Amino acid sequence: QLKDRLYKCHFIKQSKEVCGYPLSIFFIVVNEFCERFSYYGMRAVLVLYFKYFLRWDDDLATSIYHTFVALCYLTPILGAIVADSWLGKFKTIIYLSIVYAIGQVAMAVSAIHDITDTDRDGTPNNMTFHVVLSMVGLFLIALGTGGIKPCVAAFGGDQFGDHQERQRRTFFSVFYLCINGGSLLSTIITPILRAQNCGIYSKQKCYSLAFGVPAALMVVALVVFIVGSGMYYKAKPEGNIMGDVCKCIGFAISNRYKHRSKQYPSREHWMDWAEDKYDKLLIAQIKMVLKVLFLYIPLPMFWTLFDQKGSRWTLQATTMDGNFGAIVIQPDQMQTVNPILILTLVPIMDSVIYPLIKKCGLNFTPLKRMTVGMFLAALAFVCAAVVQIEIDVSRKHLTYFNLTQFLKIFPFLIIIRATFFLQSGQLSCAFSRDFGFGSSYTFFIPSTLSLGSNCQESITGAEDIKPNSVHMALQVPQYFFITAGEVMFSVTGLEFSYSQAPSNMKAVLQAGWLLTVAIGNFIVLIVAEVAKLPKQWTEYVLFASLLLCVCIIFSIMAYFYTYIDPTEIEAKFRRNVGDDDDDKNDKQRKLEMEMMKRDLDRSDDEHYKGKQTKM
Ligand SMILES: CC(C)[C@H](NC(=O)[C@H](C)N)C(=O)O
Repeated sequence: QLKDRLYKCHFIKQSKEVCGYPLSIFFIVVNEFCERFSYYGMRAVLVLYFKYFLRWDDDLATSIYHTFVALCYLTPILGAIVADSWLGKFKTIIYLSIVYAIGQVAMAVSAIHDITDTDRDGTPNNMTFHVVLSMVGLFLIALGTGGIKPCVAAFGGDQFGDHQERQRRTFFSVFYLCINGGSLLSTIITPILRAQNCGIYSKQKCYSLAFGVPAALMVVALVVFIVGSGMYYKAKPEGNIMGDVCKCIGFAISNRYKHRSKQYPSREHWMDWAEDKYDKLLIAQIKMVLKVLFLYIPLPMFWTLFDQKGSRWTLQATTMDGNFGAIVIQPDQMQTVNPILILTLVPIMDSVIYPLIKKCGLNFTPLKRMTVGMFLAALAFVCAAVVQIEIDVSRKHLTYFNLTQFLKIFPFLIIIRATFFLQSGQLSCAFSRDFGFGSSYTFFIPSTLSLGSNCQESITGAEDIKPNSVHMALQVPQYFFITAGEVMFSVTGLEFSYSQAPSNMKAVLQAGWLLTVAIGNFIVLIVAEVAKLPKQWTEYVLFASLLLCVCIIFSIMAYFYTYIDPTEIEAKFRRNVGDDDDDKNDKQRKLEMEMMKRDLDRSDDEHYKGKQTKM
C-alpha cells in the first residue's frame, strides 16, 4: 500500500495539468457525458418503443421498463467486485463499455421493422425476433452501464493526489453536471429522431435511429476513454474487499451463535465477535458501513417515485397536449425538464439557498436535506395525481362528432393540418383537415364521390378519440418538485455516502447507494402489480402516501444517527496498533520507505534516459 501511494504521488507529480487539474480527467468527464447521453437517450424512448413498436400494454411496458432500470443499478456491485478484485477499474471500464455498445447496437437493429416485415404493410411479421433481440440488447446495456457506473466516478477521483482535495470536489460537481448535460441533450434529441418516419419498404416511426444515435455515442465514449489511456493513473486492484467484508460478517454471526450460552460475556457490538479472527480496523470499518447501510433501508422508496418520470409520467404526457405555440413537445421530451432544472437548481442551492439557511442559524444537516427531498418527491406525486384527475375528466365523454361541428366547438385545439390525396388512375382530388393533438378520426368517403371535382366538402369525418385538451405544461410543477427533491436527496446522499465511508470501502458504499435505486424500481413493479388500482390518479396518491410514511420513519432514524469522521477513526486504530509493536516496526517501515524511494528514483532516471535516447 505504501509503495502504491508513493508511486501515485510520483505519477501525479509527473502528469500533465491544465489549470491545476490533471489532463486525464477531461477524457473521463467527456466519456461520462457521452455515456449518459447514450443511456438516457435510449431510456427516453424505451417505454414508447414497448408500447407502439412491440405493442405491449401500459402495465407490461412499465414493468419491463422498471425491471431494466433496476437491473442497471444491481450490476454496479458486479462491476465493483470485478474492478477491485480482478481487472482493475481501467480494464473493467473498457471491457464493459464494449458489452454496452453491443447492447445499444442490438436495440437499434431490433427496432428496424423492415427486417421481418415480409408483407410490407409497415408492421413486423415476426414480433418474437424483435422482442428477443431487444431483451438481449437491454440485458447487455444493463450489464455495461451498471458495471462501469461505480468505476468511472471512482477512477476519476483516483486521478487526484491527496493535496488536490478542492479540485477533486470540483471534479465531482462537474461530473454530476456532465451526467445531466448528457441526459438533457439526449432526451431532447432522441424523441425528435423517434418522431421521424423511416424505413425501406414502408415508413414508420424511426425507433432504430433513436436507438442508433445513442449506440454511436457509446462508441464515441469508449474511443475518448481509450485516447486518454496513456495519461491515467491506474491503481492496482486492492483485492476483493467485498469478499473480506462478507467473510468477516459471516464469522461474527457464526461466532456469536457458537457462544450464545450465558457463560460467555456479551460484547458491545455483535461485530465484535469477529475480533477472534479479524483485524480490529476492518471490524471498525464494517461497523461504519453497516451504520450507513441501516440508514439506507427506507431510501428505495424515493427512487420508486423518482424513476416513474420515465414510465408513468411519460405515458401521462401521451394523453396531454404538447403544443407550446412555436414548438410541439413530444411526450418523451417532457423528461428534459428534469436535467434542465438540475443544471439550474444545483448552483442555486449551493450558492444561495444553503448559505442562506446557514445564515439564519439553522443546521441543515445532510440527513435533514434528504428528508426534505423525500417530502418534495411525495408532493410531486400529489401534483401528478391532480393532473391525472384533470386528464380523466377531459377524456370522460368519448362521443362521435361531425368533424366540422367539432372544429367549431374546439377551434383552439387545432394544431396539425394534413392534406390527403385520393387517386384513381389519372383522376385525383385533395382534401385537408386540421387535427388536435392525440386525436383519432375516421373519414367517410361517399361512394358517389367523383374524383377530379373538389372533395373538400363531400368528405365528412368522425372523431374516434378526442384531442388531448390538458396541456403538458401542467406537468411542470410535478417535475419541479421531483427535481428539487432530487437535488436535496440524491446530490446530498452521494456526498454523504462518500464522507461516511471508510477509506477502503468508498466503492462498496457507492454500490450500496446504487442498490437503493434498484430496489426502488422493484417496488414500482410490486406495488403496481399488487395494488392494481383502477384509476391512475389513485396509484399516484398511493405512492405519495407511502413515501410520506417512509419520510417520517427516515427522519426518526436520522435523528439518532451520529456523524463520524472515518479518517479520524481509522487513524486512531492505526495509532493503537502502532503503539503495540512500536520501535521494531517503525524502523522496518522507515527502511522500506527508503528502499522504495530509491527504487522509484532509479526507475525515474531510467524512464528519463529512455526518453532522451528516443529523442
Ligand atoms: C441516478 C443518478 C441520480 C444520476 N441521474 C441524474 O442525475 C438525473 C439525470 N437527474 C445518474 O447518475 O444518472
